[in-house]
Amino acid sequence: MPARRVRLLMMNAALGPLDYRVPDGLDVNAGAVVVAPLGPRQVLGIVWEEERLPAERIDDSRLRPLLGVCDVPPIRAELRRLIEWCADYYCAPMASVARMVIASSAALRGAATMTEYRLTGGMPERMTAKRELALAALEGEQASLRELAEMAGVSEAVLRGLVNQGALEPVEVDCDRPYPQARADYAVPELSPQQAEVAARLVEATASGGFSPFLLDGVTGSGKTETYCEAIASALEHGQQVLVLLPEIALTEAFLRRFENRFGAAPVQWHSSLKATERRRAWRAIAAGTAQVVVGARSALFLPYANLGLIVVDEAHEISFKQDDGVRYNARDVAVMRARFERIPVVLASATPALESLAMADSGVYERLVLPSRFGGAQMPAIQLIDLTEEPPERGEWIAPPLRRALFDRLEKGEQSLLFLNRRGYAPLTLCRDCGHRLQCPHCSAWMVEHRFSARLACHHCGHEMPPPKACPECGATDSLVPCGPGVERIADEVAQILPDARVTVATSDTLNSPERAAQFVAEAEHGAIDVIVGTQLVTKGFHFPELTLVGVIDADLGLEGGDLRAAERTYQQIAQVAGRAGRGAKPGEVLIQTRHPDAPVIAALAAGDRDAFYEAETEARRHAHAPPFGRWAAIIISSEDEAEARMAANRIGDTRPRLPDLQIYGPAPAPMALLRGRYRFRLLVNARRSAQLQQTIRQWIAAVQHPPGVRVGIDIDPYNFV
Ligand SMILES: Nc1ncnc2c1ncn2[C@@H]1O[C@H](COP(=O)(O)OP(=O)(O)OP(=O)(O)O)[C@@H](O)[C@H]1O
Ligand SMILES: [Zn+2]
Repeated sequence: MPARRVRLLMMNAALGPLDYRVPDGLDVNAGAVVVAPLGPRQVLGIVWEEERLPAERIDDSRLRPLLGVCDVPPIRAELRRLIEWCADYYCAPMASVARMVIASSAALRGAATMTEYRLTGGMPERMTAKRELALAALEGEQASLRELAEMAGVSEAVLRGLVNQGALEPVEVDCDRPYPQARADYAVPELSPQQAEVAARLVEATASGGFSPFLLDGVTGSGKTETYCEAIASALEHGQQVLVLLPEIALTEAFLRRFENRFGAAPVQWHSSLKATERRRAWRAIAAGTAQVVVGARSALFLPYANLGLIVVDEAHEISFKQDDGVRYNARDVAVMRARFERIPVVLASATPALESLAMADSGVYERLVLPSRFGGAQMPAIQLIDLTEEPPERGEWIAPPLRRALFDRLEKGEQSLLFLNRRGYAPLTLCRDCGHRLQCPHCSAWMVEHRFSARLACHHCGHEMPPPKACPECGATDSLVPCGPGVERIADEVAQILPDARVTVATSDTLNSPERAAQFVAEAEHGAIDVIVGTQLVTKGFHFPELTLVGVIDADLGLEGGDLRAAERTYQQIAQVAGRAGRGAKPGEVLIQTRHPDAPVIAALAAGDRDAFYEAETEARRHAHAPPFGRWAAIIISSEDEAEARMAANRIGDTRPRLPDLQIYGPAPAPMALLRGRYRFRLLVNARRSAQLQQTIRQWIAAVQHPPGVRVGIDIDPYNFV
């Protein structure tokens, strides 16, 4: 009898598919996650359909037996097809995609318990300052000793002392304890007629199943969340799982609370700052089908849902759905593909949809659902431009007189303001007044950004940090280094000078760097404990602060500089979104936009509130340039720590470029970010007509060129980032 054999997709991108023998008594089917021997090591693989994963055939007699099957449900065929599609479309190894599916190695180890600790209420015999600190900090907490030590800011030894003294006690917890159940009918809102109509359509699609992509196109504050929650309720009633993708963790926090108010229990979270135990628990509940609703960042898209019934991508236009390293995928697009393989509805919700999404709606591929006005009679805010060439701020300041007056006025009325500048830190550049030297990152073609709160200079590209130098590193002059240009911290300083009594908060990824801090910020902003928020793009979307009535855009022209091919669209989206934070409650909102180019088409469209005009003009520009959605782009990025080696590799690729009528290839040229994390970079840009076999051509072309081991070649399909 021939041996029973299986083909595995190995979880290591360096390995091709491998065949193994299935030992007697072991039950394995396609999708099973298994452990296999490889030399002296044990490696993980997923059992795959042989015909879909070609490999050289090895004789039965040479097959090694599998070592075991992991105690998790098999990866379903729908997800296996998605893995194949992603690898093919994004020119990435299947293993790299599969690793995003098996995103918790702890989850594979089967059922388990762990020991956590909590306070007993008892006091230690001997009290020390550290012990006192721990007792105060750990009230109501339960976690591992390591986590508790971190929370309390003491060493684990201090806590072990407290265990010995009976003040802390161990508790055995089931690692897979179930999540609280959400209830579809917990607090059903009364929808407006327009919301009800849209909700009914989504509910119908969810209940009947089948692939149906929707573009939920609703103005800011129209209640898109409230509306798609009805479809979530329908999925819950049918015992199906739901995935809600959000672009930022900071938004997740606000969403969690809203969700809990609506459904009586928080959804399951998935994002990069989960602890390993939380990851494991979430992963297993998702695979078992007991996690009802999962809210997460883009990586939640690849998890092995047992019974997915609906996907929602909120703020679907956001570019943070695009991953720029590893597998360079766009979660918005993969979400649509996943819905297609799972045969379920997918909702892309946005007040400023991407041009690509609008085009899909216009051509009828996506069904468009429109919420044209704000909920509860709230009006869209009035938008006005401040022409900085006519009403400039004082020298060394950035807030022009009309915006100053508006800030004064709000503070007097006890209302909230938001100033938007998409630049973290205090100043983007530090310059020597004597010799003109600019402080630059040693590893990147980028300036060091001053962060005054933390008294550091930081590179925003590689994370390199240093204390601000006392003297110019070039000419040695002291007191000659001056900050140039503003970041949010500098704007916050200026506000503090104009309004010394105002409570000012800087909201960026530096200050809202954990779910806890984000939650605290949202609570303070919602309860009027902040007068002026100074923030980056992080606070432009999703938030609902009822007292916020003034939005000031410090520099509307900032995003238009540089050669980004989507600059106009992004500027439009960012400013329309931040404007959308104003006047969402009972009081009307006002938006003041500072610009030097009031006549630029984007700025004029924003001022006129004429979205259609902007999209039409932008669509024509894209058509002309064969840009998406009329043509496609791909970027090829070649890098090495050795500049000459990188240049040579780039030239070799350039020299062997395919010559095809429907493909234009530009470059190679040094990347705008010519040095990044110590690697020299060159780029090629491919512009393809829709008819071209883009991925296949690029794969064959790149695979045919050999390079020294220090060279890396990255392929970015549908790139968003052009640095
Ligand atoms: N039917 C409703 N009943 C009660 N409150 C509602 C209803 N619809 C919307 N709201 C409230 O109106 C506010 C705006 O709604 P929501 O945040 O869902 O809008 P949105 O369209 O998602 O906005 P944005 O695109 O700006 O994030 C929220 O506070 C929400 O709770
Ligand atoms: Zn750097």
